[in-house]
Amino acid sequence: MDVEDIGRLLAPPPAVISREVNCVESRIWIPDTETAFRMCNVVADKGDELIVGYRGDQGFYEKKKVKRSECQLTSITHFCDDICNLSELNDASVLHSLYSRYTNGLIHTYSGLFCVVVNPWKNVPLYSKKMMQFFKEQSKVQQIMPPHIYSVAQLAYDGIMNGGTNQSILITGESGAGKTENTKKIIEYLIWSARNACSFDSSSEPQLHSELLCAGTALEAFTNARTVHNNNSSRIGKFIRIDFDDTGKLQSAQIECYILEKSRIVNQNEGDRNFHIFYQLLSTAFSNDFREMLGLRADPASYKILKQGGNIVDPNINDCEHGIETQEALSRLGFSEHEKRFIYQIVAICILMGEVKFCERQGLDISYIDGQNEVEAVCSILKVKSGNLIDALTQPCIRIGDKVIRKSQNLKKTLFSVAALIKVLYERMFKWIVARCNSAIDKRSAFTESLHSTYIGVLDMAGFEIMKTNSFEQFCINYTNEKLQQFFNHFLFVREQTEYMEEQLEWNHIDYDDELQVTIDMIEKPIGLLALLQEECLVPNGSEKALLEKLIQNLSSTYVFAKSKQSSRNTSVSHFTVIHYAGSIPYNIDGWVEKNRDSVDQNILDVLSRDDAF
Ligand SMILES: Nc1ncnc2c1ncn2[C@@H]1O[C@H](COP(=O)(O)OP(=O)(O)OP(=O)(O)O)[C@@H](O)[C@H]1O
Repeated sequence: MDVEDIGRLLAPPPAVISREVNCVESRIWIPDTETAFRMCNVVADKGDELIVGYRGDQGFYEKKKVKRSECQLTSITHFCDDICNLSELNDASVLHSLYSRYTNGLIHTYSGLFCVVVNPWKNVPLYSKKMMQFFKEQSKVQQIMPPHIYSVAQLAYDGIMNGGTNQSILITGESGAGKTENTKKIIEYLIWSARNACSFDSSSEPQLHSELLCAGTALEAFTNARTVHNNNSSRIGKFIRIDFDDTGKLQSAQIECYILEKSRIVNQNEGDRNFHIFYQLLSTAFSNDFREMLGLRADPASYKILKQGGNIVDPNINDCEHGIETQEALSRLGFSEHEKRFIYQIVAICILMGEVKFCERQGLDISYIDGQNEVEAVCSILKVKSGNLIDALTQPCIRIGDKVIRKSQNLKKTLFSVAALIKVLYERMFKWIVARCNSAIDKRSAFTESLHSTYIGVLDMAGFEIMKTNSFEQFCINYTNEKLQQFFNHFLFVREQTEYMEEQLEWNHIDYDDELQVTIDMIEKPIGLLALLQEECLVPNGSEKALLEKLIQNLSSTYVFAKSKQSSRNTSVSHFTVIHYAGSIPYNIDGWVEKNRDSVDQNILDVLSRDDAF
């Protein structure tokens, strides 16, 4: 493919534009249950109502009466590179423009300062070294490049090279929209640009390039999982910072992670899987001997914490191939064989701990362990005495006055302690892996003192989610996305509007900030959702029942919060509803207090920090 071919590939088809120009007077959009909007001709004007005509799905010409207020004007242009250039900026025209471009292979469209990318869900010939070269060349000759994720990356690169100021790229969208894929493409482009920037030979730099890509591959195994929306969903937020020197050469990188969805390790929704690493360990990427040494079988369907979602085998996920990639990536990042074994041991402990059976003595608040095999397997890896671990889980020590006594706890509390143990082990292992990855790619201390550097940061957050049952994790993700959307609105619309004012253009002022601020205020205000949750976590015997009452009492006056109405048709229980920018979400409050406390009994931590070395 040469530059001319690439130019043709990215160019909008002009013929359709002229057809639309001729029809604009008589054509309108009406709402449609199947396609969101349908284009029609106005046949008769009856004041508040219009008679419209269109060719129906069966090919017959049909007529219909519609409310004038529900109709939207069609735009003169449909294929513009920037949707801000549509002559009619309404929902239907924007959607139609994106759709028309998408069906012609153009998945990228500018929206003012932003670039909208429609997920193609297939390989498209838009990413290659030649395409990178094309955008690099275009950036030198054209002020506005064709919309593409490489343009966004190139602009950021130009920003550090020409202005010398740090740049950030914010990637936002609902789960499965393509954020992680686009993040990878941006990073690939930046690495490629940095490599092209060095006219002289540098021995350490290519190593940093590959280490950065390996860090992404390795972390994905521990943070990504199959969900009903996306078979490689990031259950974490990541800020990837890449430092460049004055010549545009890659100097260092760093990955910061936020809100790992720990609850997934012990509990998955219907249709979901646990994190990929669990299934990779049980795949043929590892030998049976290695698994046996860890006390594991090769069948994920036989393990409680791996089969809750009921969807263990996904034809689109190759656990074996990815398992090998994860191991290779860890090796290239400098993890020793001993360290890799340590990681898989922790993963095995999580699986085996989920298999330990606990029971309760009837009528008494006493729990006990049923069967020793799994717990012995766990303890032999942890190098702790099984009696100490069982005691910490079923009858932890408590202090009364100056005395320390053991107190039996009921089954519910014991199971909670088991889940907390699994989660804390996984989380600490994961934090250690991130720190080790960063120690491989973060070279700042080596050069910051002597050299001037600027960085490009890429933020890839878990996307907005509406599940069948929405819990605390969905709330945290949706709240974060609400804040990001607010930032987006402020940056795009408020800055644009300010520019119109400064240029004294005729413009009706719109308060964009207000739209989302009501929900954010409801969550953040002094007696808002987060403050009430925090308070409930601090009071002794705080409960979700009391929390729900407080939320309803304090927040029902705002239209963005409401107590849920439970219908008999709805199988999942919802307690309250929040109106977010992307939709109304019913939340289930069960477990919020414990999830927010995120506490681990000190007894368990004491056992884990001991090495009984038997
Ligand atoms: N540019 C692209 N080209 C081809 N396929 C794509 C592209 N972008 C996304 N996809 C497809 O969509 C899937 C979901 O994309 P991705 O994992 O990036 O979504 P996401 O927005 O990060 O979702 P989540 O918030 O759940 O992590 C990918 O696994 C891939 O199959």
